[in-house]
Amino acid sequence: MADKPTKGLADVVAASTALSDIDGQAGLLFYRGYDIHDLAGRTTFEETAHLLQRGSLPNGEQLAAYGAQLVEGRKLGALADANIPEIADRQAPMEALRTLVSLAGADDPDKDSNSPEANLRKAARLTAQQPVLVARYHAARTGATIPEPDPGLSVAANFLLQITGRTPERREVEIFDTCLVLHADHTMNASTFAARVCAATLSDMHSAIVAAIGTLKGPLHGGANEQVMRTLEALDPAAVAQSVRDRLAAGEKIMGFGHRVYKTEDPRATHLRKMSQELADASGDDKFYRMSKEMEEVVFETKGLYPNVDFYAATVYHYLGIPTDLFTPVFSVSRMAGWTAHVIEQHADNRLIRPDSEYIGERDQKWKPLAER
Ligand SMILES: CC(=O)SCCNC(=O)CCNC(=O)[C@H](O)C(C)(C)COP(=O)(O)OP(=O)(O)OC[C@H]1O[C@@H](n2cnc3c(N)ncnc32)[C@H](O)[C@@H]1OP(=O)(O)O
Ligand SMILES: O=C([O-])CC(=O)C(=O)O
Repeated sequence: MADKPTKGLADVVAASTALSDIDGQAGLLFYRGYDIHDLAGRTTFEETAHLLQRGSLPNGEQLAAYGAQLVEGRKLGALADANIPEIADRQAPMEALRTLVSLAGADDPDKDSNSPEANLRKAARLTAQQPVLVARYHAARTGATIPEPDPGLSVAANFLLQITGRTPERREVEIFDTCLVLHADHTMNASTFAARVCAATLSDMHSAIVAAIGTLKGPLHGGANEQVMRTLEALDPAAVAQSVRDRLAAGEKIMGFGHRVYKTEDPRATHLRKMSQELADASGDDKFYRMSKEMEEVVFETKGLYPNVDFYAATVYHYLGIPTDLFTPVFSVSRMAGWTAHVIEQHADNRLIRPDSEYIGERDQKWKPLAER
């Protein structure tokens, strides 16, 4: 007889990892032992992806070699490239990304190998290609002509260039790069767990990433950042507090608040709040930042809940000129660093992930032929 399940696997330790660690009581997050507060604003997304996928913060030579691999990896394969227009016509952004990454798997020169070397190459290609896929998808649906990826630009700068069509300001690039670093990995979150379950059957890297993208999409996980912006846009700025109280009283969840692990401030939200305020001030229209602050106060007073990573990410992306329905794809661009590292880690010390279940259905049913049912 199986034990009672823990609903939602809360507090169940499902894997060992050397990639990231959280102290939910103290509000701390570490990537391979580095405090997120030391990395944010000081380490680039490329360095962070190297840290996660390859085990160390790179020296200059290693960073140049990894950077060259990313620049090379931005080139799309023929199948993904050819299908972007039709997918852009028929699928919403996260669905499209799931399909396009699957097609990129068919294009990948290492598609038939799960070797550690092939996985490292695939991880770099996926990290490099995904932002280009998002930008090309957006261009296809809007009819815009976008600049080719610029080999001299970082992942963050290139993405902003391709999405907005203008050369981003230095500070905008720094802020977006910090967002990518902040979202890069987060222990056994739902999408990472999905990736590891898939990888543990000895399936391939692209299959695991497709599972992760489908899991990130939901509004209880990465999809919350888009919902935060939709909530801000729907609220009357003069009645934020009352509307939020009414929604909470009606039992509604307010997207961007609460967390399974953090019982205090999410350390990533501390940085995102500051960057949201900075961009709001610079934009000359701080309406959405002020509304966010008011929501934060009311949700805390009423429910004792803190904002999670998705809450202030929404206004940061908004002020950077990123379309609202691309917020979750942006999360995916960043989390690719962590997902791919988890697949590599899972394959390096694998055992099939297959938990038990508690049976709650009928027993002792008596079979009858069709005519008697
Ligand atoms: C990148 C990320 O994935 S961060 C999370 C992004 N998701 C969101 O922002 C969606 C909104 N938040 C939530 O739904 C939840 O807080 C989750 C999914 C993040 C965590 O879920 P769980 O750990 O399963 O907590 P659960 O949903 O059971 O909530 C516990 C209690 O707090 C309440 N609660 C939790 N989050 C919220 C919220 N955002 N708004 C209102 N109430 C909330 C629940 O209603 C529940 O109350 P009850 O005990 O009276 O029924
Ligand atoms: O850890 C979680 O459950 C969700 C989260 O914050 C993340 O994936 O960044």
